[in-house]
Amino acid sequence: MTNSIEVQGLRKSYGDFSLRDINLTVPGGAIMGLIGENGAGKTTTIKCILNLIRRDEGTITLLGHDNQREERAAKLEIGVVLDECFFHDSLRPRDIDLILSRIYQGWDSALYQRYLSKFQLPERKFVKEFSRGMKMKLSLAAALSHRPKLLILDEATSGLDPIVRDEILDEFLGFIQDDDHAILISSHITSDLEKAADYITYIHQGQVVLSDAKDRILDNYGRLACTVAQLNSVAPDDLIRVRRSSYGCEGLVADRAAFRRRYPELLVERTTLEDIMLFIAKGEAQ
Ligand SMILES: Nc1ncnc2c1ncn2[C@@H]1O[C@H](COP(=O)(O)OP(=O)(O)OP(=O)(O)O)[C@@H](O)[C@H]1O
Repeated sequence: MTNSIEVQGLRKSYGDFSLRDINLTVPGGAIMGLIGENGAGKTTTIKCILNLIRRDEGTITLLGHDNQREERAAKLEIGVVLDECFFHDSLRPRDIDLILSRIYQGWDSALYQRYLSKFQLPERKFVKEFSRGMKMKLSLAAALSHRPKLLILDEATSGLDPIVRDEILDEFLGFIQDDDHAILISSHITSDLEKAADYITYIHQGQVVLSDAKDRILDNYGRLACTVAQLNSVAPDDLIRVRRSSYGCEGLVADRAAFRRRYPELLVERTTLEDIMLFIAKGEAQ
């Protein structure tokens, strides 16, 4: 089966910042979560994928279409939600229905109405009167109603309350039940991605530092909590990063089971995506 997104050797330079050798594959039926600190390059990657900015190097295929040469064909099958609402303040959900039905051949007005009522969005209220959560739900309703095969979302759930985020995550899980469908979503809310994503790609300072199945990451990585003396007894190659504080030391371990076999006296626990990010961004080599 064709992968939904294939990014190979992507490079983009902005003077003082460069995205280097980004490789990323999103298979059908999967959610890929893109994580990284502020300014790491997530939006730049997404903009290159959507061909909103010119890349310097690399190839990008969306649903089997080259994203530059076959941009129109690719975009007809993609729903996009960015962190800002795309619709003008003076529009109402019913106006958006009319406008988008003229743009998208596959626009499904009945499906759009179902999303409006599911998300409790008033049809006759103007976008300017919507809260942030309502705008996000409206963007998502519109993105889903032309029946795309691929959803690309950049920080689409930031600033939303946990109830709304949970509803939206449920919608995503429903969407990818079809093996032809896939989602790429960037988010700072790593706990949401721990719930919903199948794969995680972590971009740090313009480079991919980790890209794997979420379960493999969470099943294998571990956090060592120990004293300075215990830390000194561990071979440097067995810890990816360490953090030292007045309370003790911590280390990030890539293979928890192997580490436990090698150091049975040390305590290694499961870790979280947030912790892995903190170790990689703020930790140091042993
Ligand atoms: N148009 C531009 N011109 C110059 N530099 C830019 C431009 N757009 C982005 N950058 C730079 O590229 C880098 C990556 O920005 P990007 O928006 O991709 O990060 P991000 O990971 O999405 O961050 P955030 O989580 O804060 O949204 C930053 O250093 C930013 O200043």
